[in-house]
Amino acid sequence: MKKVQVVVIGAGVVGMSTAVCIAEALPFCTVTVLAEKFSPDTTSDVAAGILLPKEIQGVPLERQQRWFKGTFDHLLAITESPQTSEAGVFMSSGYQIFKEVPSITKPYWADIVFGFRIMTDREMKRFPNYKFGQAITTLKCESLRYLPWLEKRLTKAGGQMKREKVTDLQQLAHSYDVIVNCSGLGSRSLVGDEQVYPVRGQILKVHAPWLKHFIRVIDGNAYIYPGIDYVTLGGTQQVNDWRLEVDKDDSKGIMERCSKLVPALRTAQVLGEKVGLRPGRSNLRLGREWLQVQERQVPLVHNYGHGSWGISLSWGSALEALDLVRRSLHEKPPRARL
Ligand SMILES: Cc1cc2nc3c(=O)[nH]c(=O)nc-3n(C[C@H](O)[C@H](O)[C@H](O)COP(=O)(O)OP(=O)(O)OC[C@H]3O[C@@H](n4cnc5c(N)ncnc54)[C@H](O)[C@@H]3O)c2cc1C
Ligand SMILES: O=C([O-])CC(=O)C(=O)O
Repeated sequence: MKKVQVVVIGAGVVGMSTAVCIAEALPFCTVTVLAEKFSPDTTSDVAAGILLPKEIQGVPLERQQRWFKGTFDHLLAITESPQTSEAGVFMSSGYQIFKEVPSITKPYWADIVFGFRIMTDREMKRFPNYKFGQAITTLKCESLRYLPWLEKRLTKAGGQMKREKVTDLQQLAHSYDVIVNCSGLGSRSLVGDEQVYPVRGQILKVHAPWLKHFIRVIDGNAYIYPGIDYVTLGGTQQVNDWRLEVDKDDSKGIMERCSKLVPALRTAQVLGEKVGLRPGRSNLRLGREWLQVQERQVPLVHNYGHGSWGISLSWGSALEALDLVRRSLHEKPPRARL
């Protein structure tokens, strides 16, 4: 029997997760990933990879919880397998601290991560400039390992990858039965979505193997995330800034802010500086439309605009995209129903 041809555009964490979900769940499909850039050159490769999202306005909390829990459970299972080191996924504990007490002191994911609690007064004494804090054990997923691991998993499930910049979806629809758009910031030009904008983020990678706990300052543009090979210090959130070059003043500012939290970082060796453009959008786009291609209507599933939370929501949003693909194969397109 002829296989259903599915194309996924994008090889960041969202595209690769979506491709693997489809290839593994729907063996009667052949999945092809088309992308201009693959790991280690995507935005996802720059991410610290902590699972600690903020609430997205305008999206029901149950839906966000599903995305986060889907991702958390999938990655947690990896930490319990021998693959954990190769996949770059591990548990990570630390603090999230606030200058002012937030209006919501228990985030929507509090019961999904492990050991969520409000920090004690004694713990807060370590951070005299902050009024409130949360202690959390969550997961960290390092794309520089995780993406190549997903690529292998996709190949094992019969999928394939090709380097190609897509400019014309109509053209693509001649060769594929289903199109899945996971092109992140690229959706601005690919599907003309002007709601997508870059949020530039710069980080430093430093050698500080003695550091084991993360610290994230809410609304202070500072975070310290210990990882497998280095500690990530961040960050910046520069809206509508397309510069991919490292900005030395940004690096200085990051080091300044992080070493106020952990003074010993001041002498840590800097191993690298990286910049990524987050796919900003007021809420992420996860839905389906039908593309009219001559006499045919081809399902076009969108999964992009994850902003600062692409790793945190990757697998859960991929599962919802899979569901849309599956349903598209059974449902008749709207015009055909007439
Ligand atoms: C400094 C920094 C730190 C971050 N830290 C975290 C964190 O700790 N936790 C977290 O959850 N998130 C974090 N993020 C956010 C996270 O990186 C993004 O949300 C995530 O990478 C988005 O993934 P994506 O797959 O949608 O996009 P990308 O990784 O940008 O991938 C997009 C893909 O689409 C391809 N593409 C685009 N247009 C086309 C086209 N026309 N044709 C073919 N291919 C195309 C690209 O080549 C690429 O393969 C961070 C981001 C930054 C910048
Ligand atoms: O905010 C954080 O802790 C890390 C992150 O997601 C980002 O920089 O986008």
